[in-house]
Amino acid sequence: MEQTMEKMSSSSRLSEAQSDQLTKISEGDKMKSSSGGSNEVTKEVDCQMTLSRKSSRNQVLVSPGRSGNSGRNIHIKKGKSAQMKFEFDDVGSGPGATLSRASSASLGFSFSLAGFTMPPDEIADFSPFSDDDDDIPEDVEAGTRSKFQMEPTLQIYLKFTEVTYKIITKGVASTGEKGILKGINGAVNPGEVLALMGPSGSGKTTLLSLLGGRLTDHMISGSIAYNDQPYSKSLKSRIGFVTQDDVLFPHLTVKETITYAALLKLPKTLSKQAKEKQAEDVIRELGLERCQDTMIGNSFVRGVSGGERKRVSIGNEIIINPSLLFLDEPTSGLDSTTALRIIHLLQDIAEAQKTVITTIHQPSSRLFHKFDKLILLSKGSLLYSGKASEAMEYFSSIGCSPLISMNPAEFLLDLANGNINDVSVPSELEDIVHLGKSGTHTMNTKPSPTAVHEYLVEACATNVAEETKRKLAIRTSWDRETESSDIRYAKREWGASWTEQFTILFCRGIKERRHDYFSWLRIIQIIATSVILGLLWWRSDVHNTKDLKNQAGLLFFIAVFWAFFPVFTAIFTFPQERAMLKKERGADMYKLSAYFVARTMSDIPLDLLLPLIFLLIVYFMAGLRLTAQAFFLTMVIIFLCILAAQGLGLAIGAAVMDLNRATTLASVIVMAFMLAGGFFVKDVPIFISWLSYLSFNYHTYRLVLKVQYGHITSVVDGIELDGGLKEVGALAAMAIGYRILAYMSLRRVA
Ligand SMILES: Nc1ncnc2c1ncn2[C@@H]1O[C@H](COP(=O)(O)OP(=O)(O)OP(=O)(O)O)[C@@H](O)[C@H]1O
Repeated sequence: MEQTMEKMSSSSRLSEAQSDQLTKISEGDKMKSSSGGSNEVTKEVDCQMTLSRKSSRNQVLVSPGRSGNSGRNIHIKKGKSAQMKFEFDDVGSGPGATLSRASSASLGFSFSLAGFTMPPDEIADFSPFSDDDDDIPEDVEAGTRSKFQMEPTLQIYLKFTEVTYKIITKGVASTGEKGILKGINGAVNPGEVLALMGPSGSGKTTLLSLLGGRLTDHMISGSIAYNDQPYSKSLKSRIGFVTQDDVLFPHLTVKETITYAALLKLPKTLSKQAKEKQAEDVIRELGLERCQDTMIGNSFVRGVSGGERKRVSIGNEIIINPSLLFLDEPTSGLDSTTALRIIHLLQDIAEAQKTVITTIHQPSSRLFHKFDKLILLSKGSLLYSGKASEAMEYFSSIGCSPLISMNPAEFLLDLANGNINDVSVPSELEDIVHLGKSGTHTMNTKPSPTAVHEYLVEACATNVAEETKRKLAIRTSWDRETESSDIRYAKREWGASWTEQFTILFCRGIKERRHDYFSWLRIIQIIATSVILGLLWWRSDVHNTKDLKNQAGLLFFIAVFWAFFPVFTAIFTFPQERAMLKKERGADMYKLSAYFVARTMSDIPLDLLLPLIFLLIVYFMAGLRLTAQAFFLTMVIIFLCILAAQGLGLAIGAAVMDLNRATTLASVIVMAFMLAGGFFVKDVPIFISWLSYLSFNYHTYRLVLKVQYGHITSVVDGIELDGGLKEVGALAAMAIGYRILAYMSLRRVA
C-alpha cells in the first residue's frame, strides 16, 4: 500500500504530507488506483481511484461520521453506481487564499464501493444557506445519471493576470474611452469548472470572449496564458465556445446539426462512418435521442425546447473533444432541473480533464456548489477570484456576511450590485457612511452602492488580487509538466479536405433551404406574375414597328424582373449567416472559399427552376419567337442576367453586412441600372453613359432583342442589334467580378 502511495505521490508530484493523507484514508481498502491514467495497482477492495488536479478547499465538507480524519476536508460526491469522489484539503490556509498548486495540490479520488449507499448531496452545501431548488431530477439525485464520456486530450491550464479591456465610445459631441474590464486575475486547471459571476453588464461575456480568443484588439492589456503560452490560431481547434444565443440552423434537425459539425470538425483521419458514429454518441450522451429528428426551430418554426437547443449547442462544441470549453450563460432561461443537468454535464466534461469556463447569472445554491473556481465581477472590476467554496469565508473575513439564510450566489450578486439590505457591513464601511467623504457626519444610515463597490474592489485588490498575482507568477509544477506541449506551433489541421468541405456545406445548404425550394408561395408568385404578363401581352404580333416596340417593352420588363428578384434575394445570404459564419470560422471548421462556393452554388437550383417556370408561361402566352433556338437562348440570357444580379446582391450583402443598409444601397443601384438600361432614356449624356455599361439590364435587354428580332431588323427602337458577344462577355465578367468582390468583403469579417 505504501509503495502504491509512493508511486502515486511521485507521479502526480504531490507532497509527502498529502500522500500520507491518502495512505491514512485508504488504509484497509481494496483499491485499484491510477495516477494520470498510467499507474494501475489493484488492492483488496474493488475501488477505483483517480488522481485529479483539484485545488484545495478550505470549506469543511465532511459528512458527519463518514471519514473521521480530523483536520482534513473531504468532499464526497455521488456518481454512477454509488461512485464517490473524495477531495482532501489542508485546513489551515486563510479565507479566500488561493493556494499554489505545487504547495497545496489536493487529491481527488473517485471510487466505487459495491453495495454502498451514499448520503444525499446536501453534505456539500454550506450550512447557513437554504437550498432554493428541491426539484432535482431523480436520476441526478439518485446518482443513476449516466456519466458523459470523453476521450483524453491535451490538458490546458489557463491563467490570466491584470486583464484590462477598454473600448472607444463615440458620443454625439466627443469620443472617449470606457474601461470594460479592470485588471482581472485568475487561473483554472484542467478538471475544474470556473464560474464567472456578476450583475448584468459587469463584463462576464467580455472576459469570456477574451479568454476564448474571440476578442483580439489593441485595447486589451494584461496577460492570458494557455499552458504558459499566448493565444495562437492553432488553439482554435482545441477550444469549444458556446455563445449566449444559440447559433444554429433552424431548419436542420438535431441529428443533422451534430452530424454536420462532426463531419466538418473531426480529424481527417476518421472515416465518414466513424464521424457519424461519434455524432450519434454525443446525441446519446446528451440525452437528445428522443428529439434527434426534430427541427431546431426558431421564433417562426416550432422546434426543440430551449434546454434541448442549449444541449445541441453544447454538443456542437464538444463533438471535437475540446481541451477548453467556454460557455456563455448556458443555463439562462432554463428551469432549475434542466440547468442542473447542464451543470452536471459540465462537471462530467471537466472530470475528463477538460478546462471549463462558464458565465452564469443567478445560479441556485445547488448549482453554485458545483463550481470549483469563481470569479465575481462588478462594473468590470474584480471582487473575488479563487475557489468557489472559499468565497463565503472570504467575504465574511472582510466583514460582509448574510444576516438571513440565503443562497450564496444571491448573496454574492447582492454584494456585487452594492445591495446590502440583508448583509452585515464592516465598521470601515459604516464609518464612511457616518462621516461622509468630507469628514462631516451624514444622516444616511446605509452605505451607497458606490461606497460598497469601492470597498469590495479595494478589499479584493489587497486580500485576493495581490495574492493571486503572486501565485500566478510562480512557475507551478503544472507549468513545467505542460511546457513540452508547445501549442503555439501545433499545425493547423482541417477536419476535411476542400472538396469534402464543399460537399458537406453544399448538402447542408440545400437541406437548410429545402423549405425555400418547395415554397409554394414563391412558386405561386412567379406563376401569377407570368400569367399576368402573358395576358397583357397576349399573342402580341411583331409584323409592324409599333407592335415590335410594344413587345420590346415585355422583353425589357423580363430583363428588369430577373435582375431585381435575384439582387434582393442574394443580399440576405451573408448578413443572415453572419453569426454562424463567425462562429464556425472562429472554430476553424472550414475554409472560407469552400463555404463561399458552396453557399453561392446551393442557391442555384432554385434560381434556375423559377425562371424556367416563368419563361414557359410567358413565352408562349405572349407569342415570342417560336423556335427552339430562340427559346433556349432567351433562357440562357436570363440565367446569365440572374448570375450577374446575384453577384451584385452577394457583394452588397457581404460588404455592408447589415440588411437595412444593404437593401437601401441595392435599391438605389438597381434603380440606376434600370434607368440606364436603354428602354427609358435613348440618348444618355456622354458623362454618365458609362452607367449603361455597368447595367446588367442594358446588356440583357440588347441580347434578348437580338435573339427575338435579329432575323427581322438590325435596329429596334434606336438600339443596334449587333454581334452580342460583348454583352455576353460583360454579363459573365459581372457574374464573376461581383463574386470576387463579395468574397474579398467576406474575408474582412470572417
Ligand atoms: N463593443 C461595445 N461597445 C459598447 N459597450 C460595450 C461593448 N462591449 C461591451 N460593452 C459594455 O461593456 C459592459 C460589459 O458587457 P458584457 O456583455 O461583458 O456584460 P455581461 O456581464 O456579460 O452582461 P450580461 O450578463 O447582461 O450578458 C456592458 O456595460 C456593455 O454595455
